[in-house]
Amino acid sequence: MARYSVLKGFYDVEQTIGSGGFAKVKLGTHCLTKEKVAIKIMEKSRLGDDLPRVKIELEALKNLPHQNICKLYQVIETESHYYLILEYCSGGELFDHIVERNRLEEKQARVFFRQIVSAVAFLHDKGYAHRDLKPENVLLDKEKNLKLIDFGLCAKPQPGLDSFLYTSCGSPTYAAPELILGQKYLGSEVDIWSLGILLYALLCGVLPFDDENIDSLYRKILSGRYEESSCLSLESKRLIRSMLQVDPKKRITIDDLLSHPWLMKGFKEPVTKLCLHKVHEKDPSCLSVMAEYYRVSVDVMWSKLNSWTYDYNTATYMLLLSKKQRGLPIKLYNFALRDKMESGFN
Ligand SMILES: Cn1cc(Br)cc1C(=O)Nc1[nH]nc2c1CN(C(=O)N[C@H](CN1CCCC1)c1ccccc1)C21CC1
Repeated sequence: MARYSVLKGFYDVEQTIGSGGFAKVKLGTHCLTKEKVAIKIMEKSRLGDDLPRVKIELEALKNLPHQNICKLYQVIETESHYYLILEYCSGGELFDHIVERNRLEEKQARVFFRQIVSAVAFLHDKGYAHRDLKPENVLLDKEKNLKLIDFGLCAKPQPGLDSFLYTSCGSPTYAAPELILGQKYLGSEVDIWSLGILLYALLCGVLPFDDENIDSLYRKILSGRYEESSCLSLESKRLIRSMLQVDPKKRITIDDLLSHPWLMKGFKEPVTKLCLHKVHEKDPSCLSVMAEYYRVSVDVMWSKLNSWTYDYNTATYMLLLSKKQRGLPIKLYNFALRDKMESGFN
């Protein structure tokens, strides 16, 4: 079987842009719109008992449309692989962005931190916790907007966010004390700790708790003592301290963060936790371009799209919407595909 034959004709698969344990991410081009996408490929056999994590990530991404969360366009499942077609962020990892500059000025750090807080507040509002927040899981798009990725560890505990979780997960460097101690913990509180680590990394360019030796790393985290580097203003020190509280009950809440003075500095409005675009909106111009391409009526096209099955049509429509929002022409290429789709379309 040719490599990724299930994508043939729909996506051109290009270079690998990331490889993790059980998955790899390749750059791709959506044939009809010529838009760049990121294709996350997971081999089922190598997933083992991590298979449920894919389902968790899928459901989370479908339910969490937000301007600072990496968009899911399409899901393709074969008997051997999962293919997630995701938003391509051409600005790379926030981690590399910080390393390149050593550290960020407070003003720039605030712009980024507000976006991460917006995404996390939105997650928590929907009853999710990310549980693996770290600079490597925050990407930049072309316009330098931040996008949260890697929801494989996120939890949607029943019945709501206030029930306790137990599984210890994520990277120890960013892990909250209660997670390390294996105590029951609240996903929301663990995310706040990680946000503290993230803000410290943005402002100082280093991590507050770090050590090659895992035991001394744990001791440092459990002590809650870290170096308050000279580059931190008094307000920054206070804000970070309020997130890096060893006792989760003393930690600032995500809602308090939204309007915290440090986050408000230079801004009129608190951080929003809302999704700023209408989800699955009916856009007449994108709809008619697709209807015309497939030679069906707008109503038939909309009925096909409105079930939001994250198939190729969902991807085409969402990518057309994205082009429109960026002021690009909404047109479709590649008439060859029509016949292939037509046979399967009616
Ligand atoms: C690094 N980089 C540089 C440029 Br320029 C673009 C990128 C880039 O990765 N862009 C990008 N756009 N969209 C995505 C990516 C990467 N990416 C990812 O999902 N990347 C993650 C990165 N994780 C961070 C810690 C462990 C792995 C990943 C997960 C599993 C396997 C490989 C990679 C998505 C699909 C969501």
